[in-house]
Amino acid sequence: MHNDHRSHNQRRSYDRASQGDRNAQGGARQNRGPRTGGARGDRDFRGPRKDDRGPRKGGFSGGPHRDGRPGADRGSRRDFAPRDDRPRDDRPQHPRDDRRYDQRDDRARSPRDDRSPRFGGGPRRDSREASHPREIFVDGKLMAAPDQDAPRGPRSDDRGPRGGARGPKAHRATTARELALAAIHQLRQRDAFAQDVIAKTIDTSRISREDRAFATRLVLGVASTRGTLEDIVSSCMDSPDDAAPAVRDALCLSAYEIIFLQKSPHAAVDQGVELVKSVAPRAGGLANAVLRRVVRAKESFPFGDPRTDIAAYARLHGFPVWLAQRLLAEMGPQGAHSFMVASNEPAPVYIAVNAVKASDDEVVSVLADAHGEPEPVTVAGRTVPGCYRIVSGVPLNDGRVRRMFSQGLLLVSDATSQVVASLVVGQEAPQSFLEIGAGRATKTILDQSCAYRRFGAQIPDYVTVDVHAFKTKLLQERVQQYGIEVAEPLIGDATDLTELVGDRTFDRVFVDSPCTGLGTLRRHADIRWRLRPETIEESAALDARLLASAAPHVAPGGILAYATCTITHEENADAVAAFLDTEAGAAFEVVPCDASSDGRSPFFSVALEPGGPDAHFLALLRRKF
Ligand SMILES: C[S@@+](CC[C@H](N)C(=O)[O-])C[C@H]1O[C@@H](n2cnc3c(N)ncnc32)[C@H](O)[C@@H]1O
Repeated sequence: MHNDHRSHNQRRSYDRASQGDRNAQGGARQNRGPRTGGARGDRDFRGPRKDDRGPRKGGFSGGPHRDGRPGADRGSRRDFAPRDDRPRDDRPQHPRDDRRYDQRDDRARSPRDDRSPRFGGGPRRDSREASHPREIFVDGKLMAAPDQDAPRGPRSDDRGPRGGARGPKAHRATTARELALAAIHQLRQRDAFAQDVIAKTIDTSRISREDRAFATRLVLGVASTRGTLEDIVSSCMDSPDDAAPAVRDALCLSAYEIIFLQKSPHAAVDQGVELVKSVAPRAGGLANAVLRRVVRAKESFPFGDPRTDIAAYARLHGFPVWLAQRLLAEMGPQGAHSFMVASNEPAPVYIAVNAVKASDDEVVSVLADAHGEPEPVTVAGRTVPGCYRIVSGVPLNDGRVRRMFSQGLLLVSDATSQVVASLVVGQEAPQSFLEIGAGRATKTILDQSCAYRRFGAQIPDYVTVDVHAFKTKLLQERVQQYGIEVAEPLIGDATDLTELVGDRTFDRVFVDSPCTGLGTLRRHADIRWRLRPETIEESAALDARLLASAAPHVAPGGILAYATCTITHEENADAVAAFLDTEAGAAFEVVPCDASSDGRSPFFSVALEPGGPDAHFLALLRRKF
């Protein structure tokens, strides 16, 4: 999509540029929420200026200012992060926990009056609210299986996007775009996870595989770059506050095609106008004017020199400025570039065969028959047993594949997670195992499947802990579905493990850290706009408490395993070093992970690169005495 323009002295330039950028924030619009229409949401939008003179100059952060300077840091805005409108103290304490699970699950448990004033929707719903009998887990999240979310009936109004093509259309937007718009609209309205919504609206549709892939790309792309798109679209409207949410979503989708997918301007504008008409039939002319300005804005995108201007660099990749800065500091220009490009690409789909219930041959043959094109997977130079990349996406429309999921023969799980599970289980059969932060049991299943594959039996005394009761309930349902043995599923705060397990010790204690999850940005498209710089420190502080609490429960000679799916040094190597420096940590020594990716570090870590699996980190520490 673009070249890495960074020169050797670019880091210094970025520092200067970002300082200038911070200064610039004092002036122009900043820290505003997205223009969702609010009370005016039932108007299509007031529309662009009468003329067609390109994006508005100044007055917004994403587009070119009058003097050509880039705008403010989208990352510091409130647009997406504070969808959680609870008072600060009521929010979940743990960042990754908050991001990936808690909001949704707390919602699922709460009365259905939990509304987001920002987005003004009705009661929130998630996939678990559906009454469908068959559900599958993807990366530990429950999703409706195909056929369960049949296309909805005709809409009763013209404001929300359609969920698919039904009946004669009053516009010519393609069905893939219509579906993508419906999904994007749901993301906004329900504050839902992109993958969950995609599973329900796109994966279950009857459009072609190519169209499904395109619609998915649009949804994840818009969710990932939303802050940047919102700025650009606003810059091209005279009264951005007046745009109805559905119109704004359609404009952002088209802006994504124009700016990030490099679609031909004519086709993108034409389809964008049709898309806007699909939700606001009278707004076609106005949409045409706005999108033509977006096309003109693209000529100067990213509104600054990305070699010297960190805001332009961040914008180029659709990242908040603070995060782009962090990535540069963390992994250098090449690594950050690779990470950002990979984060904007669709994630590969990997499955794990559950050895407790099925053989690889059995699963692979059904997937191959269903045209899933399963391929064995290599991570850090080693084949991952039971792990397959599904080149064409999981063929969920095939009844046999669905049955394999519902019977617990396989699960969707990132390849690096599978390697982590394999390393945590180790080469000598543990008799007792404590998993801290067991969540919805993905690692539990992977660990026990690995033990069964390696030792011919599951780990007998496998205890899980999670702070959330609803996750533990799901864990119990899921381990039953997958035939996994869990001796005790405990609910409680693992920063005080003695309260939960007394003075018991285990052969292996596994802390699956509730980290910031930056290594999984592709699958959790909107994380980057939700996280805050301070979240990283908060996460590292929690890790320190979890490790300190876990240490006395490792049997002498046993292993304390610490894993994250993030890339910050605070949460990874520094967290381990800080722990080893403590009194409890002094009893431990680092054991090199066999699959250490670079041959030098004793830790296992995989960087996020285009076409590869997610980024994970693992440290193995042996208790010496
Ligand atoms: C990375 S997720 C775990 C994913 C899970 N192991 C899996 O594979 O499905 C981290 C988990 O830690 C849990 N958690 C966060 N803080 C905790 C605490 N203080 N005590 C116990 N669990 C906690 C969260 O609820 C979340 O499920």
